[in-house]
Amino acid sequence: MSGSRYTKMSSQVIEKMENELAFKGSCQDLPLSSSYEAAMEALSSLITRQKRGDRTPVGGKFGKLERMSIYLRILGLEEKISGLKVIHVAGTKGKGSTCAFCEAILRECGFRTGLFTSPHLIDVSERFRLDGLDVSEDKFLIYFWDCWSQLKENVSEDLPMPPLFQFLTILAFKIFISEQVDVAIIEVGLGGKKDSTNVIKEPVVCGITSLGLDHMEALGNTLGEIASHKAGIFKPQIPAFTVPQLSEAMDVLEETAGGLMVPLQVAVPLDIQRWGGDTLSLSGDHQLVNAGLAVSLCKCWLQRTGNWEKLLEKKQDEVAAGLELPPAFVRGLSTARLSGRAQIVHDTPLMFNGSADTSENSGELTFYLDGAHSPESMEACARWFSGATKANKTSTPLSSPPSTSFNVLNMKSFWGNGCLNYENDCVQSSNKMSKQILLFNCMDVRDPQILLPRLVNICGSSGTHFSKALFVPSVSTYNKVTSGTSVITSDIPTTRDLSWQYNLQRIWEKIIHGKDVSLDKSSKMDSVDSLPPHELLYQDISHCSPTDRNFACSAVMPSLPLTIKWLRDCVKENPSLRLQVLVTGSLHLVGDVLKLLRR
Ligand SMILES: Nc1ncnc2c1ncn2[C@@H]1O[C@H](COP(=O)(O)OP(=O)(O)OP(=O)(O)O)[C@@H](O)[C@H]1O
Repeated sequence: MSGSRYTKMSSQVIEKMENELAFKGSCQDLPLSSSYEAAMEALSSLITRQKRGDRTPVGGKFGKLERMSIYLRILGLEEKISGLKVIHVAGTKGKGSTCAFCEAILRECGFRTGLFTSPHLIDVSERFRLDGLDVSEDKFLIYFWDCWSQLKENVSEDLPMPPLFQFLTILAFKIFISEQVDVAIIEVGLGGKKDSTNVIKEPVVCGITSLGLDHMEALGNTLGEIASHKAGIFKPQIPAFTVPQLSEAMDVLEETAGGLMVPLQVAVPLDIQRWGGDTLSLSGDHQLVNAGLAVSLCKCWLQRTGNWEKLLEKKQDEVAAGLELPPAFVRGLSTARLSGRAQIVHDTPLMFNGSADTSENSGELTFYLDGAHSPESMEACARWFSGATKANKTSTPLSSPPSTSFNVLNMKSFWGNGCLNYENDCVQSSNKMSKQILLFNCMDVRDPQILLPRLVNICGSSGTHFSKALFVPSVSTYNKVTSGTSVITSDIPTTRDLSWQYNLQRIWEKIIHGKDVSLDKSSKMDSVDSLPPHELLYQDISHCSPTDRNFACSAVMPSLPLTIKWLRDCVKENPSLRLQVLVTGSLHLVGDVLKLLRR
């Protein structure tokens, strides 16, 4: 097998290089207005914000999927989509991770992969991956303006330009078709039945990840209703896989599958003792569930496309008997990446010459980033953070980036028997005092009264207590698509409304103290000058109890750049301090922090 595979790959590589060159040539002809910033402006104009509960169609007389078909027809893509060999994934939690695992596995199997995920954290190009890499700016611009101008020429009152997500979905199809990917892995945006991606008529296989209560304003108030939306991606007789679900959800999935003669199977979570690799590249117990689903989806995809047999050449008997995963699967599961999900970034202070200061002159600052924003994911995030801070070991500094844009720490697994030894090693190897800090924001459509207690309880039950919770507004806004290179300034608009952050703070203090508390001055921000003093972090406030009365375990921070600076100053001032900062509640916040940490 390997001989033919490598011949195939090397000719693919040459072809790819030729294509890249052809692209560079054609991009020189682009008008100035076709710059990346102009594309971001154009995308921003597609953002439609509907009031909560407003179900009126966004525009035009056609239904959403009907419009999607019309747009695709205009672009000459409607027929071609049926040529894509799609893995279509819906679910409440774990879609992005499952898709990332699938992509890495099938790429390791030697296929040209296309991956469409949402949302993006820093730059919109993250949503479109070709062969594991974000689409290049050149390619993005070519395909973007091609779709944009053709659609613009054809819009009318009855057929307005598509809203943002619909346009991005169309663009994904355009890119994957033009780039002739072998497999297109497509993550549903919201729900399933009515999602823009559901124009896919005949995927190779469908997946439904863990179901929970999220986006209820659009999908309904019960797990059953939500499951019904997600099962809307099932297609007659096309195999589907899901993960273990609560019976209320599973019953609906089974019923829908039955009606469409869909063979629906439950994928077993990956057995960490037996999977044949060292660590999964995406951390957290919940990733075992996502990885198990990805394995089933990829195996099914390989079988249905006539490629499974070729993989069995090595270790044939064990793999065939289901005792072992093919080596390419193990490699994929060990290397898949997805920013902002259980990601650890070690922030190394810079010296005057700009190089990383790895001496003992400064304390340690490590960011633990996870964009959890639903109750279930907050629990998963809390479990991961508690385990990861205990297993904390030196990670690679962000100032010396590896081949990918971000620095994902390949942590030793904190599951299984290796865990204790690893923890002990760490404790002995460091004489720094560890403090856990929470950096939190969430959208006002989320319920912090549900999210924050889950975080505190799960962390607390494993002995992790936050010394301080910082509530901060996100920088990015929902009415603008910005490029990854756009600059985040530290300026604070004088008009910034921090009432949501004060609300979060009040809820936090109530959870910690068990009752309403009146907050003292150090936790109120009247201006930048009233940033809390650094010493607040050194005080032992990790066990705030009801008897601590007015002792604020939290602060509202006026801006994110200032918060990062404040944290950096804290560790600079105190070399014996190790700050472990959990950033969560919003993927926007996580993206903003990642952007700021790149310096
Ligand atoms: N199987 C799971 N069960 C519970 N929580 C999970 C699971 N998988 C991921 N999570 C949590 O959800 C967050 C988002 O993960 P991921 O991007 O894989 O899911 P998603 O379905 O694409 O979510 P989103 O819709 O928020 O983008 C993770 O950071 C983690 O906190």
